[in-house]
Amino acid sequence: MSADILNEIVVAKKKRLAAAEKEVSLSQLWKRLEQKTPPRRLWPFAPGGFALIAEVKRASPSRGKIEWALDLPGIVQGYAAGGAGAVSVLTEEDFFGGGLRDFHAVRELSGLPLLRKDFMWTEYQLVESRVWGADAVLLITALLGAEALRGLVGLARELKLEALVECHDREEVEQALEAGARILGINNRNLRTFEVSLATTLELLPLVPPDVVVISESGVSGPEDVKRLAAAGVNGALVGESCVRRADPGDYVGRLVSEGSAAYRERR
Ligand SMILES: O=P(O)(O)OC[C@@H](O)[C@@H](O)c1c[nH]c2ccccc12
Repeated sequence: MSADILNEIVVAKKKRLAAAEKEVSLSQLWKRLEQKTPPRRLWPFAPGGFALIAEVKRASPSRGKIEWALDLPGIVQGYAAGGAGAVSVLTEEDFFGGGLRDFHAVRELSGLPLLRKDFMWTEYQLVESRVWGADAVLLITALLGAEALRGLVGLARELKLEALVECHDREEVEQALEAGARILGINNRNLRTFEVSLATTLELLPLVPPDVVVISESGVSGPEDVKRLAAAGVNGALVGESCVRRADPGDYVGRLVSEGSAAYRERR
C-alpha cells in the first residue's frame, strides 16, 4: 500500500461511482428525493454543550479489520441506550468494509440522526446520501480544496443536509470557515500518514469562532480522552474503533457521554 492512501481511495471510489451512475442516474436520484421526508437536525451538537457521535466501522486502512462481522443491531441499540447524539456509518467499501447496505440497516434500526461517512466530492453522492436517509454528510477539506468545498457546503445546505467539515491543520480550518462550515470536525488522524494525536484538536480549537461547533474525530480511546477534550471546550467527539470493539457498547458510550458532558459543564 502506498503512502498516499487518500489518492488510492479516490481511485477506487471513482470506479464505484461510475458503476452507481450507470444503475441510477443523477436525475433519477433527484426524482427519488421528492418522496423523502426532511432530514433530522444534529440537535445535541450545539455550541454550549457536549455530545457524542458513535461510529459503525468494520475496518480501516490503518487498522485492517477492526470488527468485520459487526453485530449491527446490538451495536446500534447500545449507541442509542448509551445516549449517543448521532451515529456515523462508514459507507466506503474497499478500504473500510462499509457500504450503503450498512447505512440502510442502521437507518432501519435507529431514529438517531445519521452521518454518512465517505469520500465525497460530487453532487451525485450528496443527493444519494439524502435518498438513503442521511441527515448529515462528511466533507473532507483535504480531499476537496477550498473551492469545491464551498460548492458542496452550499449544496448540502440546499439539500437540508448538515455538513461535518473535516480539517486537520490551520489552513484547512481557515478554508472550512471561509466555505461557511457550521460544524467543524478536527481529525486527530492524518489521513496520509495515519499518525494520531489529540493535540491536533487542542491546537486548532482557538482558531474556531464560538458559534461554530467543534467535533474532535479519531483516536479517542476512553473517558479520559473525552474529558480532556470537553474540558478544553470541544463540543463533541466522533468515536469509532474504541466503541465497536466493546462487548458493552452501551455502557461505554454512556460513560463517554456522561464524563464528557460533566467535564464540559465544569470547564470554566
Ligand atoms: O476509529 P476512530 O479512531 O475512533 O476514528 C473514528 C473516525 O474519526 C474515523 O473513522 C474518521 C475520521 N475521518 C474520517 C474520514 C474518512 C474515513 C474515516 C474517518
